[in-house]
Amino acid sequence: MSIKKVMVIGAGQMGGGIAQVCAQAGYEVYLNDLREEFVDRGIETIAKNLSRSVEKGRMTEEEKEAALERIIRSKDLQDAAHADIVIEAAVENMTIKTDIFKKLDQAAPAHAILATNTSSLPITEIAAATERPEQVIGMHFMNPVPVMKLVEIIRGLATTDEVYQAVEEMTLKLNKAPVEVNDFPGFVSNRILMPMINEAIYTLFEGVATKEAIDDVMKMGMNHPMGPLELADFIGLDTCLYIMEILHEGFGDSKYRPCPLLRKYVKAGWLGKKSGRGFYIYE
Ligand SMILES: CC(=O)CC(=O)SCCNC(=O)CCNC(=O)[C@H](O)C(C)(C)COP(=O)(O)OP(=O)(O)OC[C@H]1O[C@@H](n2cnc3c(N)ncnc32)[C@H](O)[C@@H]1OP(=O)(O)O
Ligand SMILES: NC(=O)C1=CN([C@@H]2O[C@H](COP(=O)(O)OP(=O)(O)OC[C@H]3O[C@@H](n4cnc5c(N)ncnc54)[C@H](OP(=O)(O)O)[C@@H]3O)[C@@H](O)[C@H]2O)C=CC1
Repeated sequence: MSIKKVMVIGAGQMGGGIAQVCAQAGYEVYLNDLREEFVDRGIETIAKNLSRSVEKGRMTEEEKEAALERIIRSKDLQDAAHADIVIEAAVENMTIKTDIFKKLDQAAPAHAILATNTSSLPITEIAAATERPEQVIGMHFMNPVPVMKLVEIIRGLATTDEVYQAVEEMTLKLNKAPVEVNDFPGFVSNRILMPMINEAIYTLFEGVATKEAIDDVMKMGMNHPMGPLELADFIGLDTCLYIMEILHEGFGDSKYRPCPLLRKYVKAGWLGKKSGRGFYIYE
């Protein structure tokens, strides 16, 4: 199956990054969000990233302009009619995602693959909302998308080999490394990463150390590029909480209970870097 046109749902930090790498790889990309200003904000960030690449001599001004021209603004899910693959990167919420997938199933051509960038939700359950579960798959990019090599690829129960291979091929064309994992809550990445972040929040909550000390221990002691609290702010505390809730509910094991401090921050609107405040304050 040949993929030429891509639609990305959600122009936030992940959707924007996914649209950027697809456009750089030569795909035509429809970038969709609920409101026009969100799409504009996403495209602004992409333009900034590409300009930095031009300054660093990694691409020419012409290549940058050509990549930007390949991105088409979309506010309407009906634009899926043009797509060979849709990659959904809206918020981490099953009701929202199944609603989007039902609409995409109606709008997208019969051959189109419906992929989700979900961090933790079961692919099989998202697929069951459509009439084409064999063409639904998890394509889990890492943040920041233009920098991180990994894409976790997750088949739902019904996903065909042909669809898996098409997504694997596309991942390689994006200059990313595909790793196949099974469909269980949090897959591999967040089943391991998020309990570490949650434990770091408990460590702060219980007064074991300051936020700076916790991050320093993990950066200097374990060679992590960011401390866990800084990373939580970077991912988004809302997304971290959603993922912990999905692990907790999906496995029914109390070891995944989200730290009350994480809940409190999310309720306060302290969502991390994207809202200007989380564990740290951002300008
Ligand atoms: C929640 C999930 O479902 C799954 C997830 O994604 S979990 C999150 C996974 N991601 C991580 O763990 C990231 C951990 N952090 C890191 O790897 C690094 O701190 C980092 C790559 C983000 C930044 O690296 P750094 O060396 O500290 O900073 P910096 O020198 O500014 O950046 C390195 C490069 O990344 C680029 N970069 C940094 N942030 C970027 C962003 N948000 N978007 C695009 N490019 C970015 C920089 O431009 C720079 O590029 P050059 O080498 O060409 O100059
Ligand atoms: N943050 C991370 O590190 C990673 C996140 N992910 C996953 O990627 C997805 C997106 O996360 P992220 O980009 O961080 O989140 P953001 O909050 O940055 O962006 C989500 C975007 O989707 C929009 N949106 C919400 N509902 C809809 C809808 N019905 N149709 C179209 N757009 C919609 C939001 O608009 P509005 O602001 O109005 O809600 C927002 O612009 C989540 O599933 C997350 O779990 C995967 C890997 C890493």
